[in-house]
Formats: sequence, C-alpha cells, structure tokens
Amino acid sequence: MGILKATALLDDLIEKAGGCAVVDGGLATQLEKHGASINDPLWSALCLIKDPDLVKRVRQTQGIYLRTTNMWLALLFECAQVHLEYLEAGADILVTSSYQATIPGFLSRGLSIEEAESLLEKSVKLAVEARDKFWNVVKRNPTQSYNRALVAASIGSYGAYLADGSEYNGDYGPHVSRDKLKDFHRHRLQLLVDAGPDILAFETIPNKLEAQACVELLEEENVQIPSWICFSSVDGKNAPSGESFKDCLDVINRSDKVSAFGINCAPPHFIQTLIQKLKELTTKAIIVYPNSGEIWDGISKRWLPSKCFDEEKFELFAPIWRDAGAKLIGGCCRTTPSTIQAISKALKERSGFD
Ligand SMILES: C[S+](C)CC[C@H](N)C(=O)O
Ligand SMILES: N[C@@H](CCS)C(=O)O
Ligand SMILES: [Zn+2]
Repeated sequence: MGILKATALLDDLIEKAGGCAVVDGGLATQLEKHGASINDPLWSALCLIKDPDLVKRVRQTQGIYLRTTNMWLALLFECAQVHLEYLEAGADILVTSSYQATIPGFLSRGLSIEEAESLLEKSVKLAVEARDKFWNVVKRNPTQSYNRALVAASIGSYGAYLADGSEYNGDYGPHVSRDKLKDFHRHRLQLLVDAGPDILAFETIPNKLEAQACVELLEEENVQIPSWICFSSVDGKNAPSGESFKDCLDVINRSDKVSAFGINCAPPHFIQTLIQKLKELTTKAIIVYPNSGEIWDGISKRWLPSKCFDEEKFELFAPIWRDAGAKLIGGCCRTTPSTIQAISKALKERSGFD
C-alpha cells in the first residue's frame, strides 16, 4: 500500500466517525489502574516485558516494583486488556505501548538487541490483535456504532527516553544535534513501521530540532504510512522549548509524510486557543489529546494536582474542540476509558453518528 492509500484510511476513519475521530486515552494511567507500578525508566513500556525470563533480568538490573511478587506476571499481561478497554469506550485509534520503549532503554536493562527488537514489534502486534479481536466481534452486530479502529505506533520523544522530564521543557543540552536525534529514532522507527501499524504517532515532541529530525527521518526512510506529530505545551502558547509553533511548523508543513499536527499531554484548558492558533499556521489535520491538567514532576516522578480542569469537562469541551477545527480528539496521561467514553459519546451523538 502506498502512502496515498494509507492516508486515505485515516481520512476515511475521520469521515466515518462523523468528522472527528476519537483517539484513546492514557495507556500508562490505565495500566496503573490495573495495579501496575511503572515508576521505572521504561515507564509504560514495562507492560511489554511479560516473558518471565525477561522480567527476571530487568528486575535484576534495577528492580520492577509491583505490589506483590505473585502479581507481576498477571499485571504484565494487562496491556492488551487496556487496548480492549479503550476500544470498548469508543476509541477509533489505539496508540501502542512503545512511547518509552527504545532499543537503548531495553539494552540498559540487560536485554539483548534481539529481545529489544522483538518487544518493539510486540507493541504493535498487541494493539493490532486487540483491534482485530474487538472488530471481529462488533462488526457482526448490525446496531453497533463502532468503527474499525486504526493502530498508531507511538514514538515518544528523546526526552521521554531520558526520563528526566525534558519532554516538557525541550532542554536537551548543547550536545544533542539533529543527527543524534535521527540516530536515536531511526532503528525504532524502522522496526515499528515493519510491524505493520496504520499510523506513526510522534508524541510529546518538545522542540523544533526534534521535529526536524523526525520529518527528515520520514523522508530518508521513505515511510509509506501517515504520521502525526504532537507537541506538548507548558504555557499554552508555545512549544515546551519556548520556540513558537510557527517556527516548528515551518519544517513540518513542507512534509507530505505528516498528515496531522497537534498537541498531546498538555493541560486541557490550553487546547481551544491552541487549536485556533494552529488552524492559522497549518492546513494539516489538527489532533489534540490533552492530559487531565495535572502536571508531571519529572524529578519526583509524580503528578501534581490539577488546578483547572476535571475529567467530566472533557465531555463538554470535546465538541468545542471539534467545532474549533480538531479532526482527532482523545486523552493523554491521567485520562481513562471513562474519559474516552465521554468524548466519544459527546462527539458521535452530536454529529448524528450514533
Ligand atoms: C509522559 S511522562 C509522564 C512519561 C514519563 C517520563 N518520561 C519519565 O520517565 O519520567
Ligand atoms: N501514550 C503514552 C503517553 C504519552 S505522554 C503512554 O501512555 O504510554
Ligand atoms: Zn501523556
């Protein structure tokens, strides 16, 4: 399938969803609700390591903290379950568990290169299998209101891999060049593309340099599926680095490989104004999937309480974001299947989709 046909799948989904498709919610958050403790440099990618031998080695290098020893195996099976929960809630797009899954990350935990590669591949397979399993059941029901979901392979920023909070400030220091970022992303991107997702999802990109690296990589690797590139924002106006979105979009707007641009894991009260701003800066589809409004403290590794938004407001704001021009809406960290169900209901009822 060429890129035009692959991009048509996304356009078609948006149309079938009534003009605005629903992205899933926080994978890590829902894993935690299932009892997993992911306070670890691999964060949500821990759910990929369910093979007992791999778990043992990872535990030996740094320690996985799960509630009880007996629970660890069961918990590590939860990723597929979380995908199914988001599908049931009405997600039209599943984002894979590869956000913080990287080759160097897995190597530093004692896994071999082959094991690391196979875990990345597995992140896509888990989501594809959940999608196919769910669709095979619901498609038989003539009254069902679900779409066949698409799978977006998550590519977390370099800052996510560093696990030092830099996906929220864009400060990679003077020694991180565009080439270094391309080197960091290349192998994982190749593996994820080969595993057969429908879309690539670059998440929480914090600065222009990394956006440039990602766009160049898509060209160099001649990627034949559409991508979205999402930035976070901590001031509601600019990229986390302080660079303007206009500057960051300069390079992205020139790429045919990028189908959508937007914001993820930023507070929801920034979103309406940001959509209006982005509409003036790009003709690409706008995607927004904010977090709950809580703020990630990258040092203490915990979420600080939200001052401004609560989960129920997503239901109210999703149609406002859609009317402002967003074509893809979902939730990021600290949102759950209930958030996604509320978004899906609000968007699909009003569009007459239901
Ligand atoms: C989206 S953030 C909450 C993910 C976790 C972060 N990269 C860390 O490892 O601290
Ligand atoms: N999609 C990611 C979070 C991005 S900030 C995850 O939940 O693993
Ligand atoms: Zn997030």
